[in-house]
Amino acid sequence: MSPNAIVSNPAAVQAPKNAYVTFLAGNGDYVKGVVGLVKGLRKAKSEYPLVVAVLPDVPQHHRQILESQGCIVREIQPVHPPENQTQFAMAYYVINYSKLRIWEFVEYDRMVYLDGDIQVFDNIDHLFDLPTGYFYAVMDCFCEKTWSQSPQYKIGYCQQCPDKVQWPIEMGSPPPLYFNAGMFVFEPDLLTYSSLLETLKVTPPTSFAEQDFLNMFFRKIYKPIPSVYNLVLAMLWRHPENIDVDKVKVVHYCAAGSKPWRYTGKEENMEREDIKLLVKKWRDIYEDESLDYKNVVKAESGDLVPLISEFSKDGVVHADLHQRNAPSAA
Ligand SMILES: O=c1ccn([C@@H]2O[C@H](COP(=O)(O)OP(=O)(O)O)[C@@H](O)[C@H]2O)c(=O)[nH]1
Ligand SMILES: OC[C@H]1O[C@H](O[C@@H]2[C@@H](O)[C@H](O)[C@@H](O)[C@H](O)[C@@H]2O)[C@H](O)[C@@H](O)[C@H]1O
Ligand SMILES: [Mn+2]
Repeated sequence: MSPNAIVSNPAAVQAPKNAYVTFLAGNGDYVKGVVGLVKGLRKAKSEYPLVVAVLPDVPQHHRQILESQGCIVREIQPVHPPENQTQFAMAYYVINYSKLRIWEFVEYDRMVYLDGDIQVFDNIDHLFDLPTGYFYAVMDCFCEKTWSQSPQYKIGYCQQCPDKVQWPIEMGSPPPLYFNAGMFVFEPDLLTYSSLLETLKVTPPTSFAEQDFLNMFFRKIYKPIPSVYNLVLAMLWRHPENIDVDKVKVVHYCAAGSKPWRYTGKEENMEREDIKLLVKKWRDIYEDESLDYKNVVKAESGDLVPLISEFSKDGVVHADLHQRNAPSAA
């Protein structure tokens, strides 16, 4: 719609502004996950950008790599749960409370959040057309030992197969449907954002940190969407009857040892053929230079030079800035 159409017809409604968003912390190798993700979205011909919410500890060089791959890099400040109570959450997950900052990105009407260890193999832009006013995400599984402290795990109950082990009457009503917070469809909003942060101040952390918190906060408007939009890998060996791998659009490499950029195949379940195939699918995209947005980065001199990023043994991106026939400034 041409801009003057809006002037001449004030009632004209602007198309909603949509974007994918992910979260990056630290100076480690998750930046590879985000590079893989943006290239996967490009291969799936998504029409929306990928915003990367970076904590201050993400180094400039990693931000440059992401920008050279067409990402929109936004710095956020960390979010800490109530002081001196973080021992209740698994230490590894406390960092994830900072994901809550993305509700502040109100320049967008709708966003799809994706963890950096997720890959999108088919176009999912249609998720932006889901009815507004709800929180959409895929149901999680309680069967991995990461859940061993939970009442569900202790009695062998999982929402993926609620009839297998019935929730005992003496334990009250079964837990409400619970989503995996590695992928969700949401609407950035400042009132929601301030309510999230205010509620967090009085909410003691629990095992799965921000995932538990988001499930509690959005429990009234949570709507499950099919697992094809977030295949939590453990489903392959825990609930294969619920999965049709050929129909899967989004894969979440959250099982221990499954991060494709540092996969060794040594951990439990990692020697499975379906896991090896999914890791290869991720790597094929990551290494496909035809999917690079601009394979150039700014060298210290300020010139744009080709970026040659390669898998390295130590699991960190080595961007060797070769002065090969440097392209004209892009
Ligand atoms: O050192 C880290 C740990 C986590 N993350 C981000 O936080 C998300 C959630 O962590 P993770 O995916 O490891 O949790 P899981 O889904 O495996 O439980 C990651 O996908 C990244 O986007 C990160 O950038 N650096
Ligand atoms: O901070 C809590 C995290 O909780 C979730 O990961 C879990 C969950 O999937 C469990 O069901 C698995 O057993 C476990 O391996 C995995 O780490 C989200 O993927 C992640 O983004 C983040 O919110
Ligand atoms: Mn994840």
